[in-house]
Amino acid sequence: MLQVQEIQCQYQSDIVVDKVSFHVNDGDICSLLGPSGCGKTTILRAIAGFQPLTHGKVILRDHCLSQPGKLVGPEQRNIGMVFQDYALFPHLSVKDNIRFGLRKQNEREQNSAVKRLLELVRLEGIAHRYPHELSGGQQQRVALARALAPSPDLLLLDEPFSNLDTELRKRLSLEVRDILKELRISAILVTHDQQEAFAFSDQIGLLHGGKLQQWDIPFNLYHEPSNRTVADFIGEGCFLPGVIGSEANTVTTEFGTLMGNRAYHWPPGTPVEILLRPDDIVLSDFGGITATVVEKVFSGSATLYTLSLPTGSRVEALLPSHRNYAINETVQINTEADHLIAFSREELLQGSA
Ligand SMILES: Nc1ncnc2c1ncn2[C@@H]1O[C@H](COP(=O)(O)OP(=O)(O)OP(=O)(O)O)[C@@H](O)[C@H]1O
Repeated sequence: MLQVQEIQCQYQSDIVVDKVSFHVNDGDICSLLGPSGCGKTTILRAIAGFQPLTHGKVILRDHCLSQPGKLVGPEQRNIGMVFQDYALFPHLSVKDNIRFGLRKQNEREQNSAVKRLLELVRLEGIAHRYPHELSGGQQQRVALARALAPSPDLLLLDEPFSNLDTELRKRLSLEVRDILKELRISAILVTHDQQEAFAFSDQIGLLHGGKLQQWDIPFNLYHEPSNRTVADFIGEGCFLPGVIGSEANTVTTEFGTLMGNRAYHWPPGTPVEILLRPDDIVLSDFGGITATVVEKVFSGSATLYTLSLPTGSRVEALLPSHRNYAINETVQINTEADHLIAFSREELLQGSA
């Protein structure tokens, strides 16, 4: 439905989006995720038609909307936008803000669409209120209804939940996802919050320094990061040194020889580092190694421990919080990692350069 082909965007001579490609299918909900300044909003603006391209193309339903020298105007794209600051008209009621998105239809059509949209975003009871009489969550629902009113092909959401408190943010993002799925409207969300991206999206694009590092389903981004940058940005975890074992799917580490679910392409003896997520470390009654608690962060049902191994390497472990280990206490641990991701030391050095 949407094809973003090798797009490049520049501010003066600075390339801030560098040959980024991805596509969005009908009904897919996607996120662009990455640290501040990595180019997320610029990509969204390029898709919306506010940002010209210096290379590549944006194609929506087989129509080229942008390429160098060509920029179809934002109002001609049938793409909706929802912003962080809601951008509601303060002098218009909820009903009239939504009606604004329908101004090309006759009055009868407008009335029935407004009624349907008010029901959809659950604001029927407060249709006559003005934006200053609404909570942040309600204002964002009005903004969503207004953007959905003209039945866009695609909805772009630029950090729409970031002004809301954590609980409301979680709830509203799931509500919005349900609404989009019900209407089968494709959407792209820009966020720097990975939990939000995980919960909201079918596909996520991770950006860093203007380059797309990986476009994938949330599970793969976490368990199968394609490079060190992705592994560092997504989730928690530590890198543990090891060497490729005599079998191509094994890595020998301080925990002994671990078996991965793939054959590694390096020869036996190659020094590598493996990514261990906190949920890859488990308590062990028999075997395993003795580790010392050096840090702990309580988060309710679980506690994230930083543990020091006998060689001085560190791993993180997410353990149920009913067992409360003290700093300097020792615990017996082992690994249970199905997705054993290894990076060669060379890749690691490149990633940290
Ligand atoms: N109008 C502008 N003129 C010059 N540089 C800009 C302009 N807008 C953005 N930039 C730069 O382009 C880069 C990408 O910005 P962009 O807003 O796309 O990042 P982002 O990933 O959305 O960041 P954030 O999460 O902080 O909003 C940044 O280095 C930013 O400073």
